[in-house]
Amino acid sequence: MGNSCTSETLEDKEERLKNRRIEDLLRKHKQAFDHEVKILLLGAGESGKSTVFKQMKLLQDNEFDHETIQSMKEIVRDNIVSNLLAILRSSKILNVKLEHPEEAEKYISYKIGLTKWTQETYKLTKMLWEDSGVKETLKIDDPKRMIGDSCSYFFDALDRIGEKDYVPTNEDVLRARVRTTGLQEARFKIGKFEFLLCDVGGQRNERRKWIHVFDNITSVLFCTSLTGYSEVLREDFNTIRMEESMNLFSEVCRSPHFKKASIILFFNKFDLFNEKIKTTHLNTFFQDYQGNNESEEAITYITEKFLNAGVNKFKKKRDIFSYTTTAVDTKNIKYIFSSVSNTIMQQALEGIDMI
Ligand SMILES: Nc1nc2c(ncn2[C@@H]2O[C@H](COP(=O)(O)OP(=O)(O)OP(=O)(O)O)[C@@H](O)[C@H]2O)c(=O)[nH]1
Ligand SMILES: [Mg+2]
Repeated sequence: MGNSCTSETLEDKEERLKNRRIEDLLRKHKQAFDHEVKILLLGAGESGKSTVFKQMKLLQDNEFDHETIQSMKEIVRDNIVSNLLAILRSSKILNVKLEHPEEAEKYISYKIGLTKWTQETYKLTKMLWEDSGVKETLKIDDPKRMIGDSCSYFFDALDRIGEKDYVPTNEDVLRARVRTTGLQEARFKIGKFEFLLCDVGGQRNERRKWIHVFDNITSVLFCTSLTGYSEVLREDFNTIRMEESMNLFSEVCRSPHFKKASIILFFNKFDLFNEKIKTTHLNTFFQDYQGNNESEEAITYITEKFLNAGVNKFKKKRDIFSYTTTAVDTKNIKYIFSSVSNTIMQQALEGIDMI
């Protein structure tokens, strides 16, 4: 009766057929495919690796463990203080007039990580967040201002977060920013497949540790932040984040360690990019971009740049599977990962000469 009696889309159908093909192959070659599927999350600092890692844990267990939630309480409040400090310092540099300059001076003396969250901290934070000068400063796009991606989200929830018996929600945990140092690992299952997911720190000084996790990698999941086109690195104000990410991606694709690994590329922070591109033109930072201030055209250009950078050591283009993602959105990551896991398995099977 044709397509009218089913709601299955063409993409769903392709995915289902791909799934079945992999299952048939796995059944047929059960013995041969006995090694662990190891996925390594790579990418520069703040590209979203740990957020993807947290999502996978959440999707596996349906909730974060008590210890994680408790530890996030202080981290979320610390994120709020450090974001407001960054805005206040920026307003000074940009000469933006504040309604509460004395309170701002007091706030600037706060030490991130050492400031105990009291009723006074909450009141001062709220007063300054509502200051028209703070709002004006936020509107000015300054590549050197280190304001976290979750700044507006946390400030919008300030009353809830300020309460004495505040307990972080799942979304708060996903939005909290903690720089990764060292390595975190988690095992999880998608359908019939078992995966080991490894998360490492992406800032320059952390990358020296990457070599320790390079053995037997089935797949590299490389995260890059779409909003990085107009931001400089925290560790080097002279380098644009997207340029750094592209160079890093090129190194990863050329590395002999990942010769056999499949390469998955996440163009992350799509939600923020979609907003940013309307006011901050890509052409200001990438002068060869001739397109409009519009996300689809801009992403096509960025994708092309990354795919061109993704060559092996013989300068031959590698097969790269790219996705546009919003890592803080659980539904989005769940959807994307079911497709990613199939791609990874298919590539792994091809790698052991089965397809
Ligand atoms: N709005 C939004 N925020 C995101 C997205 N992905 C990540 N973030 C936020 O960006 C910040 C940095 O993300 P992380 O996952 O810690 O980045 P990372 O790559 O692990 O960084 P390092 O550990 O320093 O290498 C966190 O506050 C996340 O909540 C996204 O798609 N959208
Ligand atoms: Mg991290």
